Amino acid sequence: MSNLIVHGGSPLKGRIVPSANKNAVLPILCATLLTREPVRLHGVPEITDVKKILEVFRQLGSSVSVDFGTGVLDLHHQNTHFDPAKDHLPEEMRSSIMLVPGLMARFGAARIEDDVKGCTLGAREIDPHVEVFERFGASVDRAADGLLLKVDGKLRHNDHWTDYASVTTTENFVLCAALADGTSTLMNAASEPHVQEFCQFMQMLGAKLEGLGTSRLTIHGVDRLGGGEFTFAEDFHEIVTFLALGAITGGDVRVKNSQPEQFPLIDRTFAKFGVQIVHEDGWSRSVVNGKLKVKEPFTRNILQKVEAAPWPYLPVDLLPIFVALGVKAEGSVMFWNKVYDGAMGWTTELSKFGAHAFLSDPHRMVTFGGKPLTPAEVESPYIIRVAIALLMVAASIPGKSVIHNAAPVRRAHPQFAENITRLGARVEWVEGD
Ligand SMILES: CC(=O)N[C@H]1[C@@H](OP(=O)(O)OP(=O)(O)OC[C@H]2O[C@@H](n3ccc(=O)[nH]c3=O)[C@H](O)[C@@H]2O)O[C@H](CO)[C@@H](O)[C@@H]1O
Ligand SMILES: C=C(OP(=O)(O)O)C(=O)O
Repeated sequence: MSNLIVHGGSPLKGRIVPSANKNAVLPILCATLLTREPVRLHGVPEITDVKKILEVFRQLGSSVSVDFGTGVLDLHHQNTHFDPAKDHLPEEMRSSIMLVPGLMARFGAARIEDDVKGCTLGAREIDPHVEVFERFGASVDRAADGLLLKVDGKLRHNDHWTDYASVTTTENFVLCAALADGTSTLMNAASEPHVQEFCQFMQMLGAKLEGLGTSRLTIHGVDRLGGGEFTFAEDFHEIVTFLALGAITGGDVRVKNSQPEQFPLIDRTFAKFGVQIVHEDGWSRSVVNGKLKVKEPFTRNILQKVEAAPWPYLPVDLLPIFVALGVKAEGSVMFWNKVYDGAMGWTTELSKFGAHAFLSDPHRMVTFGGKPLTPAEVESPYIIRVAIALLMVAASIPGKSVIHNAAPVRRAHPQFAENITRLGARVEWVEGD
């Protein structure tokens, strides 16, 4: 088990350049399977999920050359082979399911492993994915350790309207449609910044895609996709994490941010905790005047609230970061995760720090912030951003805390401990129980 030891109480200060967004990098890596031309990617982060996908590519005979020091990755799926009976896909990561379209388009077969659930946030449905694959002409059979998919000839174009705006289902629809035999449309498409970045990459490969960033995507299938070069944008999750770490430790952190136009709602959410975000010359910083304090609503009989849902709402993956601010800031806040039914069950861990957080129902938590906090040993669930949130709270409390089972951090945030150490944090990884 990987544990993070945190000696908290030091204000984090300095400048930092965030990495690429895992949730943009992974669908893009999966998309490269659709082309036989070379692809060069810049800014590829050294994270567990990326390494797992690259390992699969190597096993399938693709050419993979990566230098995590420079962030340059060269991929060439020329001599790639796939046997659904022998070749397994990565587990414990959601994006494994986005390897399916490339494999189906190329080999007429693919598999979905039993565990493609990723973070333990509640139900992570696969039915919307299966439905998409079936609409494109796949037959789906249950095997002992997963699902087997088969398709004869080209994928069949279709029009689809999903039950809800799912990030990876939208990406899978686009991946299937890119090489399908006609024009496909998707209604209720997700439009998160990482979905948009993925769609830009698809356009770079030569996909004919319209409606980028909207809830209606139209894709005209083409016979083949090309190669090319692509540079990843900065990850908004990392930007928010570093800004929040600056604010919660009473420091002064400046984060490179080339897309502040994505931030108005995020900035307003920070302001609810007394944190002002300033965007200047391609950098963002968090400013706290005095103490963290919850902004009281004018409406009677309600609490200040933070609601997370599919974009353009506040992204659910940012919610734990704001919960950490909620237990520090004086006042009460209700957090509402409109997407997941199992993402809030870590109030027990917060209480080990002396924090007061109440789980109202599977979707809602209330923090009563500003209580005196003491260092603690806590256990992170298998949820990347919760491990980060527990670390944030620990970093704000003088003394030694331990975050057990913090390895999920490595799924999304490269060199995280090293990066925040450079900002003045005292934190180290220890392997143990
Ligand atoms: C690899 C990747 O990109 N993972 C992200 C992706 O996962 P992923 O694509 O798996 O998430 P989905 O958008 O499909 O949503 C996950 C679950 O939430 C529920 N649901 C979702 C939307 C909705 O409007 N109503 C609803 O009920 C469904 O049960 C669904 O199974 O998007 C999630 C939501 O932003 C993020 O937490 C994950 O980090
Ligand atoms: C929940 C996340 O990832 P995954 O969907 O891969 O579990 C995340 O990136 O926060």
